[in-house]
Amino acid sequence: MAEPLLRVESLVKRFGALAATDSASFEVRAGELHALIGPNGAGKTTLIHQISGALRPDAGRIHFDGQDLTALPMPARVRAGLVRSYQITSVFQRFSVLDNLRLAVQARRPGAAFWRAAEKDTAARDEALALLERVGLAERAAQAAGSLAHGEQRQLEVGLALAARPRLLLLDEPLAGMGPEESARMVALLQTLRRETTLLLVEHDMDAVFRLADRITTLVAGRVIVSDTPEAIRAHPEVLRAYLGDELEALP
Ligand SMILES: Nc1ncnc2c1ncn2[C@@H]1O[C@H](COP(=O)(O)OP(=O)(O)OP(=O)(O)O)[C@@H](O)[C@H]1O
Repeated sequence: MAEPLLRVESLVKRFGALAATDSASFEVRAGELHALIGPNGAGKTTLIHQISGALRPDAGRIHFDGQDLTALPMPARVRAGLVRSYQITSVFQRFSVLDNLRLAVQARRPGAAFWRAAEKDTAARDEALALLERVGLAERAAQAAGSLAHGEQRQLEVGLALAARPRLLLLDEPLAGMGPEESARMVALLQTLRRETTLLLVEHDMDAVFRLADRITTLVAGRVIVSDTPEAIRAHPEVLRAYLGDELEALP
């Protein structure tokens, strides 16, 4: 089989006596939508932080596209194509939606355009307009980012991440706090994105996870129990016992 796009190998992260990541290993294949699930406190966010470069593991390795990224800082990982979509903090609230995206496009190519008046950077503007369309915010272009509804802010965050041209996009709970309509819009956006880029998703909404994911990795107490297809995960005795028993009963 081809080398996976991301290979996490025996990763360990301790907080005092707690092993938040306990020798975790899993792989994300190129082109798949891979979901990371597990109960509260299982270590999903800690694992995503180590993959994005926000946290340094105590042991283990992270390989991306055949390259060992374990010691590389976040900007170098972003340049390699490993990009995390951030929550609200990365959005400039007072800037328009279009300007947020244009700045993100310009930030991808430092030196090339920052010296130029932003209004004259038509290539960045055109790319930002295309991103607006992709994330479904074309009608919000001129609006201040801070005035967007919660779900639209999350769409904008995905747009900001896409500006970096990811080969693997990490999404931490993209559906968190959304109502049914906002959720449906984000799920539709993820369905579009999966055709263009590989996705690694942490998500508590099991209905969405089981509809979207090609493969699922289940984490319990920092340990990977299994990585497999949704069908196999549904039937896995240890996963059912540790986490999914009640959640899956409710699914269609
Ligand atoms: N900076 C930290 N210092 C100490 N303990 C931490 C730190 N970050 C996380 N933890 C602990 O590590 C464990 C894993 O936390 P983490 O947030 O990664 O879990 P999670 O699976 O993302 O949880 P949730 O689904 O609730 O978001 C938890 O017990 C948490 O309390």
